[in-house]
Amino acid sequence: MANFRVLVSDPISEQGLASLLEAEEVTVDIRTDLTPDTLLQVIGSYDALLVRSQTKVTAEVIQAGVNLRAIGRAGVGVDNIDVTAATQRGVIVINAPDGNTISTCEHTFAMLLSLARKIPQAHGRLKAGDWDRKSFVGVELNGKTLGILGFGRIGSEVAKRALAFNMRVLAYDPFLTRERAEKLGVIMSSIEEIVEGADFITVHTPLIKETKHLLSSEQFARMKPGVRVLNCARGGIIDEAALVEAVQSGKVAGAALDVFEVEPATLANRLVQLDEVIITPHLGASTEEAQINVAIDVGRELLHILRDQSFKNAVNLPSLSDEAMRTISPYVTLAEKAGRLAASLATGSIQKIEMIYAGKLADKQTDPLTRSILKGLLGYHHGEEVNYVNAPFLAEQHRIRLTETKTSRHDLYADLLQVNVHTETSSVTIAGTLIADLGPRIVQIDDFKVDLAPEGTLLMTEHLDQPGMIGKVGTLLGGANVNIASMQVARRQVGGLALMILTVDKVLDADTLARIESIEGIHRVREVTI
Ligand SMILES: NC(=O)c1ccc[n+]([C@@H]2O[C@H](COP(=O)([O-])OP(=O)(O)OC[C@H]3O[C@@H](n4cnc5c(N)ncnc54)[C@H](O)[C@@H]3O)[C@@H](O)[C@H]2O)c1
Ligand SMILES: O=C(O)[C@H](O)COP(=O)(O)O
Repeated sequence: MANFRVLVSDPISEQGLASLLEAEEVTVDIRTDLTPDTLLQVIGSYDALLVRSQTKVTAEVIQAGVNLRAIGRAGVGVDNIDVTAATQRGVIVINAPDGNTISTCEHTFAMLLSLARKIPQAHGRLKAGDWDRKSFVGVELNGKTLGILGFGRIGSEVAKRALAFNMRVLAYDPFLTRERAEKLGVIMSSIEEIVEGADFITVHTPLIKETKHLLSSEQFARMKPGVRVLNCARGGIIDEAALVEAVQSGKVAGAALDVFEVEPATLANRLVQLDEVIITPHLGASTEEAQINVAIDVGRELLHILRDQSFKNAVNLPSLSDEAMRTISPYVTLAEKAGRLAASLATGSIQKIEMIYAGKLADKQTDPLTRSILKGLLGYHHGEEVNYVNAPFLAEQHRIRLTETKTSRHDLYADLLQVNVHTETSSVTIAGTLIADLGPRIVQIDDFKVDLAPEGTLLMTEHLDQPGMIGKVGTLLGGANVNIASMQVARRQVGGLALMILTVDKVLDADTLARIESIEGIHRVREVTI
């Protein structure tokens, strides 16, 4: 049994990780004290790395992780992981997006109420022995407008609670539809409408290029005087320098922050020092429940990856519903084998790969099939280093042009997957389908119609369609003690070029291949194990 080594480098609930800790084939090392340098030194001996938001999984760490298959994030944000570097190396990145939604939403709501009623400030004053009832007059949430930027899992949960507090909720998210907004009782708005119309603004987007400094000086200038802002998502979505100015000028009456541009935040951050700003040290997901939930999710999915079972929540792979996964998975093997077969027949450097999905396949989510075709094709030349994660990246790196065409009808088959590979000197076509009870079948090689189970070692000859050819090859193989498991022959026209495909029980040595190639009338011999 394989022994996988998993490194846990941030505090993650051991109760939640139970399935991983108990798995016979997995050794888990929990080392939450690693410095960046020691992480670099040890990562090479691990198959997987599990982190929260502290560990910085840089390109250097990923490079040093020569055996890494997966990086798991026990939480949502993956901005501490260089996902591009992981993708290039073919390392799967997974997260646990659902487990801390409620905790973070509740934390945001706690911050909203605390901000409105100045609870942390009043608490601090009284703890210092000062019974001050004048300095902490707050505002009600009732009847106020809350603007939510980023209406995903957390944003929409915050909205539900705000509505229960009789707030008017404006929401902006590029993926929010009017129907969903209406169903949830929120007003679909633009960023401008929120900036100009809200009494409270809370951000719940990921930190990406488009959301960096989503709220900056320009937006603060257009806000209502006395607006209050919250960030329990990621430091950097609100421009901290601009927020300091807006608070100091009185434009912003207060801010609640759980996250910071530089963490850990220290007294050097001016926001930490401002009385109007209430702060927590990135505690959104810090509840017992959330920590168990995210650990269960990431532990289970990681185990699936290590066991080569299907898994969800990959950040650098397309996400498919269970239903979509079920319908597409029978074609995955066919796609990979078609790709491998095409690579074995193509000569010269590949310039372009056309992928055509016809019939029923045209309605399906075919991205996993495209990745499988590319894995088969590029893996034929580059071996194990190619996987579903990095195959499209490697194609791009080799400047191979990729096209995908879908056509809902096919004259012969209910569904057909076709790969056309163009090199600078030639083109190869492989097409295949799924046949009930038989499974994946290759039904076309170039313009030869065939019916081939894509498995085992295939010996393919292109030869003149003339008597004796099959016998000569058969005799030669017999002499080399190679058993033939199956055979088929296709031809374009009598006396023209014919294709013979033999499934043989062992890989041929170079000498036997050369002898077959030298048989008169044989134009080309190819052997491939698929
Ligand atoms: N403070 C914490 O401890 C804590 C805990 C959990 C999550 N988070 C952070 O909260 C954020 C949201 O988490 P989630 O689970 O709701 O994620 P989510 O993916 O469900 O929602 C994010 C939403 O932001 C939207 N979005 C993307 N770009 C946008 C843009 N330019 N303008 C407006 N909306 C945009 C997306 O369409 C999506 O609906 C993430 O950054 C996550 O890391 C923080
Ligand atoms: O993105 C997240 O899930 C949160 O920021 C939680 O981060 P944490 O796991 O470090 O608490």
